[in-house]
Amino acid sequence: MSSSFGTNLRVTISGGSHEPHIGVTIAGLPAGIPIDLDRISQFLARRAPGNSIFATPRKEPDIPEIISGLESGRTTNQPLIAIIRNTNIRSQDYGALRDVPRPGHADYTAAVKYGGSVNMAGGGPFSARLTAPLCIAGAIAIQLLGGCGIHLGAHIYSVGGIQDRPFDPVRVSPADFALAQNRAFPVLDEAQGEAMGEVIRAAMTDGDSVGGVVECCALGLPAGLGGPMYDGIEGRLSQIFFGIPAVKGVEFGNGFQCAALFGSQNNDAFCMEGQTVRTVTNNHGGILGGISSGMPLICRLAFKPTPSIYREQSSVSLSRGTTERLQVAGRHDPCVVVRAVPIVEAALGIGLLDLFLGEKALQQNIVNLAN
Ligand SMILES: Cc1cc2nc3c(=O)[nH]c(=O)nc-3n(C[C@H](O)[C@H](O)[C@H](O)COP(=O)(O)O)c2cc1C
Ligand SMILES: C=C(O[C@@H]1CC(C(=O)O)=C[C@@H](OP(=O)(O)O)[C@H]1O)C(=O)O
Repeated sequence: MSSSFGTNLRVTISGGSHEPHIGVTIAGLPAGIPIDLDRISQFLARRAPGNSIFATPRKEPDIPEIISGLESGRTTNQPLIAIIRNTNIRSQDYGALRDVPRPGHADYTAAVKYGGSVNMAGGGPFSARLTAPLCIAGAIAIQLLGGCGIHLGAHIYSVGGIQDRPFDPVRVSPADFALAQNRAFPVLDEAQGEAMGEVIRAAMTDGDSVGGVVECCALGLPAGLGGPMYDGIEGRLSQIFFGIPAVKGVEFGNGFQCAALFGSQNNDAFCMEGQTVRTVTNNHGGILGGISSGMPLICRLAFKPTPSIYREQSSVSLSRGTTERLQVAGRHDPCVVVRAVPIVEAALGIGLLDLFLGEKALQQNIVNLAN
């Protein structure tokens, strides 16, 4: 089971939701870079469970402990290792699921692949709990990128078909990011957020869950990052995005909508803005041929409805080979996109820093942060 990704910045996630702790090892950070620990904690708080009626009631303080790779607030040459202790475990909720798997979760496929050799309580290594250490790495990556003039943000784009105001693909600004980041329900249009909240409430009342889409954006990327084929930004980022539990679709720019357009509608005309080449529209989402164009990078991630729902469902007993009725217990998010917004920002930040560190001409920008 591999839980490592990245080329120049190698990130490894460890632990499980019902084990003593979860953690992250980040290799490849240049030495001497100052890291703001308060900003890591603030970032983790945006993802933490148990903080709203729209979140799983499992309360966790999610305090990061950096145990290696940081001295006097600056990175060393060793990998940075951090852990978060799990303090609120209720494994009894999961006992019956070993034999009768939840539809939509990983219980069945994990049983086929690993038998009893993985602790699946709480979803084990498949749990969204492992996005907490991902957010530690993301918060660090976002700090480094910010020092190089690259800013990113995300918001809930839709829930159950109710849409937020999208980012303007040409004129999106860091102020839009701040707007969503400062709200407990991270949308740009509060009225649409209220309507989304009603949809989630209704699903909860029905013992159900609901899916949604998160939109994210990066600003300030220089043109020329990435490469063709397997070095392409879309592929590199998608690998990280699909590592987020419940992500079932990723689109860049106008995404699937481009398939309904003519070339004359879809092509983004080039123009000059002072000395800089830009495009008038941004259907390409800031990526052409896998390489950044210098326009805002825009992408959207579709999250399925939370698989653990409180309505009775049909399943099977893996030991008896019989059809069974299943009543899921435990503490679950009614709609995962509400907490997924910082997770998507983290994944985007790590992916972009990994790409950035691979460009010889740009590496020096990061190294300069040590001074
Ligand atoms: C922020 C977040 C919170 C989640 N919370 C839950 C949860 O409370 N209960 C649950 O069954 N699934 C939850 N999930 C989704 C499952 O972890 C995921 O569906 C499962 O691991 C199967 O993986 P897959 O959906 O990618 O196939 C959550 C996902 C995210 C991103
Ligand atoms: C704890 C978190 O979310 C968990 C994600 C999750 C899942 O199946 O993904 C299932 C639930 O786990 P438990 O039954 O242990 O409460 C959620 O609470 C977290 O994100 O930190």
